[in-house]
Amino acid sequence: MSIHSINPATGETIHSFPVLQNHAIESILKSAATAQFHWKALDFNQRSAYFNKLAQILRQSRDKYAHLITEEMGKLLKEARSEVEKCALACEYYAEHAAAFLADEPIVSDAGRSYVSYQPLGVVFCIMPWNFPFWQVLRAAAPAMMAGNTVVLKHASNVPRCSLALEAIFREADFPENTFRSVLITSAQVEQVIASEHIAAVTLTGSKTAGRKVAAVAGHHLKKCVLELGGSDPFVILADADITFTAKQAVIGRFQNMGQSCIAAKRFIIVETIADEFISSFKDLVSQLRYGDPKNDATDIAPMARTDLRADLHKQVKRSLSMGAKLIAGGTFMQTQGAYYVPTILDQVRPGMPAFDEEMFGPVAAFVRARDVEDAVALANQTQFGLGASIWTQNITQGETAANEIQAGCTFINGIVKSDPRLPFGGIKHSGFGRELSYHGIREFVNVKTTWIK
Ligand SMILES: O=CCCCC(=O)O
Repeated sequence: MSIHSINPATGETIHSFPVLQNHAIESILKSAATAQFHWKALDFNQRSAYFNKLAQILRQSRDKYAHLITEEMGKLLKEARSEVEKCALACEYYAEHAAAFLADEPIVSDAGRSYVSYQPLGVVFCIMPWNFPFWQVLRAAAPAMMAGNTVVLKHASNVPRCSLALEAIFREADFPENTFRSVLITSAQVEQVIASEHIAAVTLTGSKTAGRKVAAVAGHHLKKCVLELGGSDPFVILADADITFTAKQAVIGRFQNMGQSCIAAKRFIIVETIADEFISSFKDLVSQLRYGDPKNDATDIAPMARTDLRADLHKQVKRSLSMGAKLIAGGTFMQTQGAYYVPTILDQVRPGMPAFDEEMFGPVAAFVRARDVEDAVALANQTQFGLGASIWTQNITQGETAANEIQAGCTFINGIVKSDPRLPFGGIKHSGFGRELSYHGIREFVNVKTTWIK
């Protein structure tokens, strides 16, 4: 069996890689476990030096990695460059703060002295998606490794070259051998890895379906897991929102990364009184987006990552239309080679339609009309997901009250939802559990250990 790297802008197969045999996987896991034994013995300063070097390499070779990302999953080169820079920032952030985040904490109890310390768990198995093929990996690996764990990566099958490049960057930064390993394996081989005695814990960013399977296997083997799954983030536009500013942000929130992000704005819930004016501004802005070669900095519309994903998205659009949604723009494949989809706007979307109930992982904006702020919040919460949400209003008090009512891992007021190494990231409901980033993220894969001394 092979894993293929296919350029979504052209359909060309760039490279094929053999899938690892089961015995080869086991030997890599064993090496990662042996490496962890030495890695955990280093102090924070030593581990920080490695991550600062990694950040330096990422910055120095930013364009090389950005090209690789664009060739393999199609995103705009300018977005790929920012992704690589953000990875460098996350590495530096944990290099600087890990020691403080994991310092021993004295606790007053009936002991003469008692305290909590944070010890690494072992090898963390990271199952990562293709949509931010560098960022997702490093935001999981940097905290886990700064805490003293080692990492084995199973990347998405459409980004094998990114996966191997990441392993090579760790080597180039002179990390001790086997502290970060990438395995080119199929989803069917994931169970074997989770079950291995060499794996201590699992972190997955992926679909709800993958989350269920991984959690079941991890649960069976009694291993800690963190799940960062899908989302159908509401972008709630209240009657007093600044229409010009908000419409621009809405276009970015929906179409960046070609809408292929768990935290992309997906359901635009808008108070009826301003809906027509807002949708018309939004449509104008969307009509100005130019499609083309993702490597060209003048391009706004890149291909989606795979043609099968585009076909799935199109089915969701067609089903929503057949249930009464109104097509304002798009709704078709682009008549060109590559996995391009015309930026699409749907109005009159309601609960019960795929565009409301399901995650729309692509360039489709679904407008949902609400009577007032209470109705808007109720609609925002009428979803299986709970990852992010944004609220747009000139009345911050009203915005904060609404934000408090929204069931999500984060709410942004007058800003699009984004991740930041300093802030915890993760969801509730079917968006998963556990947190990445910030000091919450680094404490996911540690043994919170109590010491009690008479
Ligand atoms: O699919 C999840 C995307 C997360 C993107 C980010 O962290 O900015």
